[in-house]
Amino acid sequence: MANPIRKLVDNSKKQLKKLNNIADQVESYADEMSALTDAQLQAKTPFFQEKIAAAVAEATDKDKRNKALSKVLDEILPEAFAVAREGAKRVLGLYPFRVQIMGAAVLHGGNLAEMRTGEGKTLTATMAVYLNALSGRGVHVVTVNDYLSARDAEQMGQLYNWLGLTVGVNVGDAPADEKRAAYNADITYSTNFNIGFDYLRDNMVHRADERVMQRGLNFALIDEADSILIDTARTPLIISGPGSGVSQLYARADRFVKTLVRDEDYKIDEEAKTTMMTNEGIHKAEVFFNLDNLYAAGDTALTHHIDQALRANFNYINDKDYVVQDGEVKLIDQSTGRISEGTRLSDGLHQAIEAKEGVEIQEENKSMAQITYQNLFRMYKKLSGMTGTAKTEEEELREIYNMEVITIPTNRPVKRVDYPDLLYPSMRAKYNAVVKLIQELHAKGQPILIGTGSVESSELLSKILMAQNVPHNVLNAKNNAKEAEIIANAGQRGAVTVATNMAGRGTDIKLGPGVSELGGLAVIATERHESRRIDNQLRGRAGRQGDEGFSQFFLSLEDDLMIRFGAERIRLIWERMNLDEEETVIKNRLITRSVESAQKRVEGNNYDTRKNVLQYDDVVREQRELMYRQRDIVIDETKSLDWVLMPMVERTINRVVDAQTKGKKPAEWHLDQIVTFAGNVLVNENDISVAQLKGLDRDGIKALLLNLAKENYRVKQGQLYDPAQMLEFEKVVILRAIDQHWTDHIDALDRLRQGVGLRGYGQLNPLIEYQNEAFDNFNKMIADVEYDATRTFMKAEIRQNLQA
Ligand SMILES: Nc1ncnc2c1ncn2[C@@H]1O[C@H](COP(=O)(O)OP(=O)(O)OP(=O)(O)O)[C@@H](O)[C@H]1O
Repeated sequence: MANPIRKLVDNSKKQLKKLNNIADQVESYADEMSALTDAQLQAKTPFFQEKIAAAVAEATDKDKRNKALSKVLDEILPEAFAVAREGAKRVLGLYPFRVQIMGAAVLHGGNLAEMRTGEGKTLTATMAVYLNALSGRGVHVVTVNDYLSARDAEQMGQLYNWLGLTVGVNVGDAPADEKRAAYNADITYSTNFNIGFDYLRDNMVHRADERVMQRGLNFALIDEADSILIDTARTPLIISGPGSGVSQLYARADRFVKTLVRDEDYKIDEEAKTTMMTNEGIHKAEVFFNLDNLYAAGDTALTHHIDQALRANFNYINDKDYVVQDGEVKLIDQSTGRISEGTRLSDGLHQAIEAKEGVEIQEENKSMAQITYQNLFRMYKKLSGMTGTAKTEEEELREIYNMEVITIPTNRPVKRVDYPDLLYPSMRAKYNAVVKLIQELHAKGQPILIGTGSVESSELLSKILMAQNVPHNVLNAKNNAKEAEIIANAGQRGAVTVATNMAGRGTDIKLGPGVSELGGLAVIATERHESRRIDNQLRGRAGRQGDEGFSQFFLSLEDDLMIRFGAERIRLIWERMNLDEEETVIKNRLITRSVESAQKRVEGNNYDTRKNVLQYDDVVREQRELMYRQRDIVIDETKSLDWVLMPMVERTINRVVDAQTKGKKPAEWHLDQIVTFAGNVLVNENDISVAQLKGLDRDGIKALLLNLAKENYRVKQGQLYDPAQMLEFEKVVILRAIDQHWTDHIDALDRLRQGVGLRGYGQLNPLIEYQNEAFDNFNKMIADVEYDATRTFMKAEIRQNLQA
C-alpha cells in the first residue's frame, strides 16, 4: 500500500527540485544582466512586451489567447526574473536571494509560497509581478491594510517605474477617477476590502464609464495570504443602504438585562459566545415587560432583542471585541488587532451593543450587494499568495482556492529560540513574571516587543510598566497614529514596545546597532491567540534574516483561551503535581502541546464556519453572476435594447395570462383581471376590453396583448425619434427594475440565512431549506423585475421636453 506521508514528502521534494531548476536558469543570466547598461536593461521591458503581443496575436479565440499567454510567460520567465532581479539591485540596493527566486516561481505558478517571517516576501513578489504585468492585463497586489498598500507601492514602485511599468494605489475612499487610474495601471496595490467593494459597486453603476475596474480580474498576488484568504473569509462583504428606522426595543431590552444577576438569571456560554436566560430570568422578563408568558406571546421581536442584549452585555467586551470611539461602537478585528472600519455586527447585535454603551443607536441597514472573499478571489484567472504561516491550512487552500502550499527553505539558518510556554495559576502571577522578565532584559538594554491579546490588556500592562518606571511605547487600535515611528524604533537598544497583534504581521523590525550582541529582539507574549498562525506571526518579529532573537509566551489558567478550552485537563495535571502556590510556574512541553490542541479545535470550528458561509454564498453566486451579466449586457449595449425589453414584456404577459386562465373552461377564466392588468401595465385603459378577449383561446389572448404592446412600443419610438434617447430610456427602465428587486432579494436572502438556522429543529437541513427558498425567491424576483420594467416602459408618458 502506498504510504501517504511518503507521497507528500516525495511531492514536495519534486517541487523543490523543479524550483531549484528554475533558480539555476535565472541565475545563469546574472552576469549577462549585470553587464548591461541601465538603458539596455530597461529596454528589456518593451522587448518582452512585443514578444508577448506577437505570441497572443497568433491565437484565434479567447481560450487560445489565454493559453498562448501563459506559454510565452513561462518561456520568458528566467530572463524576465533576471531582469527584475538586476533592476532591484540597481534601484533598491537589494539583490534577491536564490530562495526568493524560488518563491517568485511559486507565485507565478498560481500557488502559495510559504516563506518564514522576515525572509523578504516583498522583494520576492517583484519578480512574479514584473513578469505578469508585462501582458498589460493587470496585476493586483493585495495587502491587508491601506498602510501596507501605500508603503509597498511606494517602495517597490520605484523598481517597476524604472523598468517602464506603471503602478497605482487604490486607497480606501478615493474618488472614482483616481480608483480608475489605479486599476488601469500595469500593477495595482490594494486591500482585499477595497477590491471587493469596488467589484460590488461596479455592478451597481448605470453607465459603462462609471466602472472603476475596466479590465477583468486577471492575476492577484496576495500578501499575508492566510489572513486574507482564511481569517477574513469568515464574514461576507456587504454593501448596505439605509434601512427602516430604529426600534425602541433595543434600549428597553438593554435596561432589562442590566437588572439580571449572573448564574441566577442567566448563564454565559463562552465557547459559543451566547448567553441564555434561566427560568428565573424568564420570569423576571415577564414581570419587566408585563407579559403572562414571554414565549407564548408570539412576540419574537422582543425575545430576539433580549437575546441580542444578553450577548451584547455579557459576551461582547469593551476594549477587547470593540472600542467606543467618537460616539461609535467600532469592532476590532481579532486577527489583526485593528479597527475594522465600516463593519457592523448583523442581526441587531451591533445596535444592542450601542444601547449597552449608551451611544446613538444606528439604523439597521438594508443589504444591497454581497460577496464572500472566497468567491471574489476565485474569479481571478490566476491567484497566488505568500505568507509565513499557511501549512496548517493547506487543505482548505487547496479545496477552496485550488492552490498548493509550497514551503520555501530559509536563506540563512533560523537563530531565533522559541522557548516552551510558561503557565501560571493566576493572571496576577503571570503579569508579575512578565514584568520581572521585562525589567531584567531592559536593564541589559535588549529591545523587547510585548504582544497582548486585546487593547484592554495592552493598557493594563502599560499601567504596570509605568508604575515600575519602565519607559515604553503602546501600539493598539486606539493608538495607531505613530505606528510607523513606533515600529522603526522597536528594534533599538532599550526599546520596550507593548502592542496588540497589530504589530504581529507585516511589520519589519530592524535591529539597531549593538543589539545583536545583546541577543537581538525579545518577543514576549502575554497570552496565546485562538489561532497558531497568529502566534507564529508574532514570534516572527524576531529572528528575521538570520537575526538573533527569542520568543516566550506566558499563560495563566485564567486566560480566555484556557477558560474556553482545555483548562480542565491542565488543571488536573496541575493538581496532580500538587502545585497550588501563587508563584509556581509550569514549564512543560505537555502544556504547550495541550494548548496547541485547544487551538487546533478552534481552528477546526472556524474552518466549519467558513465552509458554511461559502456554501450559502455559492447559492447566491450563481444568481449574482446571472444578474451581473444581465446588467452588463444592458449597460454595454450601444444600439437598442428592444431585444431585451420585448421578451420581458412577452414573459410578463404570459405569466399573467397563465395565472388567470387556470381553469379548463374559458368560462372559469378571469378575463376581467387580464383586462385590468393590460390597462394598468401595457396600454391605455380605453384600448382594451373584456369583449375583445371573449372567444379567444389562451394563446390568442397572449398574442393579442403582445401585439398591443408592440404597437405601444412603436408609438414610443415615434415620440423619441432619436435612437440614442430611446436606448437611454430603456436602460434606465431595466436597470432600475433590476436594482430595486435584486437588492430587495439580497436583503431577504441575508435575513433568510440568519433565520434559517432556527429551522434546524424540524429535522430539516438548513442549507437545503435555504437553497430551495433562495431558488423560489429568485424566480419570483425575476418575474417582478420583468413586470416592473414592462409597466414603467409601457405606461411612461413621454413629453415634448424629453426630446429637447
Ligand atoms: N535579498 C535581500 N537582501 C537583503 N535584504 C533583504 C533581501 N530581501 C529582503 N531583505 C530585507 O529583509 C527584511 C524583511 O523583509 P520583509 O519585511 O519583506 O519580510 P517578510 O517576509 O514580508 O516578513 P513578514 O512575514 O514578517 O511580513 C527587510 O528589511 C528587507 O529589506
